[in-house]
Amino acid sequence: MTIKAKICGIRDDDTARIAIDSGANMLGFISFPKSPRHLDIDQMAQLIANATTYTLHKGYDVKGVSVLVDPDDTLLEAIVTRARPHLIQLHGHETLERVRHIRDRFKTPLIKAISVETRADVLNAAPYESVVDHLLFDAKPPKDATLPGGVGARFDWTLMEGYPAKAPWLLAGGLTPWNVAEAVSQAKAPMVDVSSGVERAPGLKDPSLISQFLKAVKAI
Ligand SMILES: O=C(O)c1ccccc1NCC(=O)[C@H](O)[C@H](O)COP(=O)(O)O
Repeated sequence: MTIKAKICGIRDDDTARIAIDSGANMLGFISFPKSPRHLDIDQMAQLIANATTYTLHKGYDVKGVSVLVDPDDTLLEAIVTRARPHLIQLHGHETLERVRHIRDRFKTPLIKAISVETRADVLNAAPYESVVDHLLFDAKPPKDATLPGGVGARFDWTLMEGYPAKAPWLLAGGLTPWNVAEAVSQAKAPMVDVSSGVERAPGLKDPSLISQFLKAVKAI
């Protein structure tokens, strides 16, 4: 089984290259000022441009993803025109109507993050499948969390059992090099996403953990 992987919260070119060379399929770049992984638009644009050039040079197919939280149209316009991501990940409380508007106006493939605590959270995501390219099922963050993602929280992976997917989807939340095989096996996930599980401190990626994570994914 070939499982695809997204490494989220990339903040520098060296880390992007390590992820690309280790077999990542997507790289996530975050715009959310409260996050230790936050990038301004110029930083994000430069990182995505450099990663894209490197990817083409190496002959790989790796997508750059801008991760945004309840973005307004002004931010989206700036991201789409300046950072030029392959995909945009919506990681806030965007409604179905809002996601449809973003799809129609900005014409960039979308990933919608869904916060999961119960089976109902998983099933209620179905209407989004017709307006996005991927869903990303992530753990609902703890009540006192200051971030909507990237907090290392995991949910009960068996909640995904028998999920009747009509769109490609990613499993996220608390994944590590040591639990990703078990997570994929329980959730039957076709793609995985990780951030804090490949860091040595919040916002500080660990190259060795990135390659261990991607090795563990390849071995599934
Ligand atoms: O990672 C962040 O700082 C972040 C901030 C705001 C919105 C989303 C964010 N991360 C989104 C991701 O895709 C993470 O990879 C996902 O939540 C899993 O994180 P982790 O549990 O740390 O692996």
